[in-house]
Order: sequence, then C-alpha cells, then structure tokens
Amino acid sequence: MQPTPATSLVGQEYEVEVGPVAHGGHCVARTEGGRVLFVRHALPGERVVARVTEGEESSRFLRADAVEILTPSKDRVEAPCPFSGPGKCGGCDWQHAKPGAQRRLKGEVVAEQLKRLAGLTPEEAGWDGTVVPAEGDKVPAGQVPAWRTRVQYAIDAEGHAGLRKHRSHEVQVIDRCLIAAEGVSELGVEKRTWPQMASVEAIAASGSNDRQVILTPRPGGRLPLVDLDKPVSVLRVGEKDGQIHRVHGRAFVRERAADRTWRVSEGGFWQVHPKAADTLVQAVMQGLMPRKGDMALDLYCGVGLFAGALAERVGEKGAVLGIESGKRAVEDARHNLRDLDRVRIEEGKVDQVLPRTGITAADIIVLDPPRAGAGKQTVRHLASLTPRRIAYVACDPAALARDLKYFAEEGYRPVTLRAFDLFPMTHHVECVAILKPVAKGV
Ligand SMILES: C[S@@+](CC[C@H](N)C(=O)[O-])C[C@H]1O[C@@H](n2cnc3c(N)ncnc32)[C@H](O)[C@@H]1O
Repeated sequence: MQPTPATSLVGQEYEVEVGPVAHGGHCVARTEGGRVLFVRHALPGERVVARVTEGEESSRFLRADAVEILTPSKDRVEAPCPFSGPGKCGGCDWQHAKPGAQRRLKGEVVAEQLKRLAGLTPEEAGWDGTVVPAEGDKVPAGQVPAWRTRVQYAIDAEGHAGLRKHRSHEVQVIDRCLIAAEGVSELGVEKRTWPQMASVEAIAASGSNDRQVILTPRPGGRLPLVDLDKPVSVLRVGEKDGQIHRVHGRAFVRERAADRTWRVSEGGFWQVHPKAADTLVQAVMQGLMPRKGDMALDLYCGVGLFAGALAERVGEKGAVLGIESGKRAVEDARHNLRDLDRVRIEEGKVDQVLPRTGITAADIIVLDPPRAGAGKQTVRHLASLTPRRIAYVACDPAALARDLKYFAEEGYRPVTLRAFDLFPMTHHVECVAILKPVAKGV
C-alpha cells in the first residue's frame, strides 16, 4: 500500500491567545482544536494571527509566525531592525520586545528548564531569577546594543551578503546588522558583492584593532581580491580539507580580557560579546574562590581564558590543567599562558583525556562545554575528583539543567546561579552555576 501523503499545514492561519515563552525564541499557543503552536514574533498574553511555517496535519506541534498582532503586549516595541520579522532574518528573536522584557523572557526560560530537567526552583538553584545585562548594554527601548564582534554572513547566488532566514538556507540580504559591533560594520561586508563565495565571516577583536575576514568559497569558487579599506587579515576555508588557511595578514586576532592579551587563531572560540569574557571570569572566580596551592581544572578551555585567571590565583604552589579538543586552540592556549609554568594544557576530548591524565583529585573545577553540555559520564568523573567547588559556565540552559541533575545524583548541588544577557535581541542566555558537595541523598 502507498503511504498517504502528508498534509502540509504551511500557510494555514489561526487566531490564538499567546501563552508562555518556550526555549528557542518563541512562545507557546494552542489552537481551538488544542493543537500546539510555537509562535515566533509574538509575546506572552498577546492575541495574534499565527501563520504556520512548518508542520503537517499529523505533527505533534506546528511552528508559526505571528503575522498580525490583534492585542499587543505592553512589552512590545516596533522592531528597530528592518530585517526582523516574519519570513525575514533569523538572527534575532526578540527585536520586538523591550530590552527589560527580553531579559525577563530569558529568565522564564532558564527557570522552566531548571524546573523541568533538574527539578530545581530558582531558590534551590541559588538564583534570584534575574538575567543581568552586560556592562554598557542598558539601552532604552527602540535602541540596540552593537555587541556582535563576530558575524557570519551568508552569500546569495548574486554574491550579496546577508543572514540566513529562520530554519532556512535562504539568505535575507541586508545592508546593515544592528547588533554587529562597530568594528564589524566598518569592514563593510554588506556594501560589496562576494561572487563565488558561500559565506564571509567578519571578526572585529574587541581588545585590539585586529580585524579578520574568513572566506568560504562555493565549490570551485575563486577567491575575490579583498580590497577592504583597513588592514585586515584574510583567511579562507579550504574546499578540499575544510581547514582554515591564511591568505594574507595575521592568522589570529588579539583579544583582551582578565588583564591579559589572548591570541585567538583561525576559527578558535572566543566569546562574541565584548564584555563576555571579563563578565564570566569575574563570576567564575567570585564563585570558586580559588586558594593558593589549589589544583584546578579548566575543561573545554578554548584558548585558556579561565586557566589563565585561575593560575594567577592559585599561585606558584598551585597547578592548573586545561583540556581542549581544538588543535589550534590548544596551541593558542599554550602560547597565551607560556609565562605560567604551573599551567598544563592537554589536547583532546574531555571524556577521553581526563581519565588518561591519572588525576584522582582536584580542588576546584571550571567547565565551559559546548551547547550539548558535559553529559553523565563526564559529570560522574568530575564528582569523583571530589572538588571543593565547581563552576559550570553554560550557553544552553537545557544542557545545564540536564547536567545539574547528573551532578545532584553524584552529591553536588548549585549554591549560586547567575544568568547574563550576553546575546541581546536573540534568545540566547549565558549562565554560571557554582556547585558544592552535599551529603548524598540529602
Ligand atoms: C564554549 S567554548 C569555551 C571556551 C573557553 N572556556 C572560553 O571561555 O573562551 C567550548 C570549547 O570546548 C571545545 N570542545 C568542544 N567539545 C569538546 C570536548 N569534547 N572536549 C574538549 N573540548 C571540547 C571547543 O573547541 C571550544 O573551544
């Protein structure tokens, strides 16, 4: 028998009352028939016309855009960016919300994830429920902080630069990104065409005047002559090996944080918001309270940010071990911390390298995993090292909550949790949880 073709509901419109915010930059609503909609461009409490963008008759839930606002929330503003809105750029999620409301929505998402996945109330997680703006980002409604020091532009078939539409490969051509840092805008990527390129990443270091452009050609595409006004280093992604190669200028940018200069090479991780690195180092050190002589771990250490800050505090009698899987990031970390004998950086995946190190105890641990989180096996291993305190830096509250549950099973509970709005206008939020051991079963 032939399977019945799925009936697409794309384009179908429903008038709905918008319910609470959900993780991912949308709100939950139900149709009269009880069908669940995840609605973008809406705010809780609004009555809107939602047009389905993804989903079929048989889908568990549908995705939709609010295309008409019948009863606006008091938190609504006109989106400052002309490229934000249904069917347009997918980069920002909350352009249509006042800055304070954006932070409240993010706080509600963190609270919901903690409750659902870790069984923790904000009080139990040691969190006051607020999401704190980065220094300098408190702007009036209708204005936008220009914070993105790294922007990956997608290039359309005609060579125009833009950003991808939400959950799509289609490119929304733009002439300016409002959240791009000044240094990125000055590179003028949107002002010229990039024939034969698939993407162009623009990086403006916040700790120096270093600027970098990383070009990814289409298959068989030839590199353009890059005649940008400023001295800019140019790298390209190799078609055959996928590796980043230097075309001209430096192969790295220099960032500044925690009173040190950091070399960040070729696609290595560095926080995108210019204040993020200092904000997070401060939160981690305040929570961990390192002591002279401590043995400390910095897991998923990137170019060595927390390892460097820890090394200053544990002093000459202490030791810091960083683990990072990116080869170039490891080279950068070793270079960045070459003046500190007490720091050792190991290359490889945390779950593979850590058991091989033979370390059986650590006094304090920082972990800053990618979006997927650390996972049960790594959490177990960390708890077995019986650290006095653990600082968990998380870019995804769902992964954080899952790992907090595993930590609780191993006898570690959060004593404080702080949340920072290091990605204004988007749904992303960064958290720092400080964990301490409690007696098992308590
Ligand atoms: C969120 S970044 C944190 C980097 C650094 N702590 C910082 O703040 O700049 C996560 C880092 O983990 C690295 N990474 C991803 N998976 C890993 C794994 N399984 N083991 C070790 N490092 C990993 C990535 O290359 C990236 O540098």
